Amino acid sequence: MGSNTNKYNIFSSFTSASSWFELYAAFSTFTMLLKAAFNDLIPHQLRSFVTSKLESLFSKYQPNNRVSLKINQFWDESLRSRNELFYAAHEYLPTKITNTFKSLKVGKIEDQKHLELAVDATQEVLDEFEGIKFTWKLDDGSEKDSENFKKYSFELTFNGKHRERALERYIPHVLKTYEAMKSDKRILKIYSRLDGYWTESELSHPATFDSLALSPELKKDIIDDLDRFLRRKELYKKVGKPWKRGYLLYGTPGTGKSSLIAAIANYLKFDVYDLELTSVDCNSELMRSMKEASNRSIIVVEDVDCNKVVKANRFTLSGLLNYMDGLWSSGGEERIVIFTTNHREKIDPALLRPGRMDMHIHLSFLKGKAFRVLASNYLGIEGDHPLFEEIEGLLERIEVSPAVVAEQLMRNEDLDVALEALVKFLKEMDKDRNCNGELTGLLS
Ligand SMILES: Nc1ncnc2c1ncn2[C@@H]1O[C@H](COP(=O)(O)OP(=O)(O)OP(=O)(O)O)[C@@H](O)[C@H]1O
Repeated sequence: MGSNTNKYNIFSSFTSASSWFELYAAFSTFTMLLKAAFNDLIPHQLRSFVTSKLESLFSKYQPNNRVSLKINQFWDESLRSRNELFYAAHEYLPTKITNTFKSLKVGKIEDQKHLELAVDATQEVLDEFEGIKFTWKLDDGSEKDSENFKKYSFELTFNGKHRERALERYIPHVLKTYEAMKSDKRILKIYSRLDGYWTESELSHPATFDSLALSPELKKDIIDDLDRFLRRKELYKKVGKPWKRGYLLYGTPGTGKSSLIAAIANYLKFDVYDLELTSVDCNSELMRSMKEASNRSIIVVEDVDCNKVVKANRFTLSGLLNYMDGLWSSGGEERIVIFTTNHREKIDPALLRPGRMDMHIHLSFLKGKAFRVLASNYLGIEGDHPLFEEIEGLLERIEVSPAVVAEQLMRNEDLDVALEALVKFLKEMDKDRNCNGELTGLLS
């Protein structure tokens, strides 16, 4: 009976350690012979084909399948609504570049000081977060959209069992890092429209609040307003208002409207979208361009008094503001909208109604102590100068823009010569003003 049992149970035939070794030796000899035969008899191409088929067959039965997420550049291709996660990955992944990379995109963009490094489509980028491995791959346009533009996307793959952590922890981490990188980075972007799309270049305007010749009170009001705006995310959310602030800048040419916009961008570290209304053909294009603008940005619409352009294109600036409110009502994203005009009296009254633009900022002629900022910017004078009193007295009487005074100060490198020339120039203006005044008196 015992021999019968042994006959049908092969495992019980090898009960001793030496028997196990015999079996192992026989099995390894067999596999070595099989491998040699496989290598000798089957040609190379056929071998790789068989191997890849076997791999894909077994990968199907792996207990933890890989999951892949597709991150397109635009969430809705037809509207070209920007997918913030794509842009976040675009900035985030170069920080994961290591010296083991075999293929990278490298370049130097005009006007930028540093070299650009970017992920190449042939190179996978591995990132480890909370012990989970994530693999990124760029698809740089194998597909085209209906207008024949390349469709860019990233593919993010990871083990399926980490799906929840990928969505709830990792992706928010990428987005947060991107936001932090944007606020840390010195190089801000300015976007202008070209052929219906935003094109970016470096915002190299050096203006800061320190270099702006404005009355100290106005400067403080603007900075306080910006700080308050940034602090109030929760309040905006609570009252159901989009987290957006609108400023109307008005003043004659050369009083510093563009400089103030640059100073705000540099202060907040926000990119600027310069919306030239003449470059927008229709309402839908205007809406699309608003959707493409990123979070933490300033949308600038200059010369809003040029109403003929706006009317010809069948949209109103008031309508644009309403649309922005609708578009950004739920996003909780910070946006500043700035309208500028040289002629406040000519703009659509609907824009001046309370609640439309949050703050109206008048940029005036150069007055009072604001001149000292220009003297410091252009001549490096930090303290007092014997000619300052006379210059400030003249500035109180005449109307001259900071741009004109700045231009005068740049004419001489020697500061005494420059200031004397400025006194002379301002006195001429004062004389002209008196003559004009007398003439008007005689005529009336
Ligand atoms: N308030 C100011 N403080 C410092 N610099 C100024 C100021 N205003 C003008 N400037 C100087 O004059 C130049 C032109 O000013 P800016 O372009 O900011 O004026 P603007 O009001 O936007 O003019 P425009 O209406 O013609 O566009 C600037 O490059 C800057 O050097």
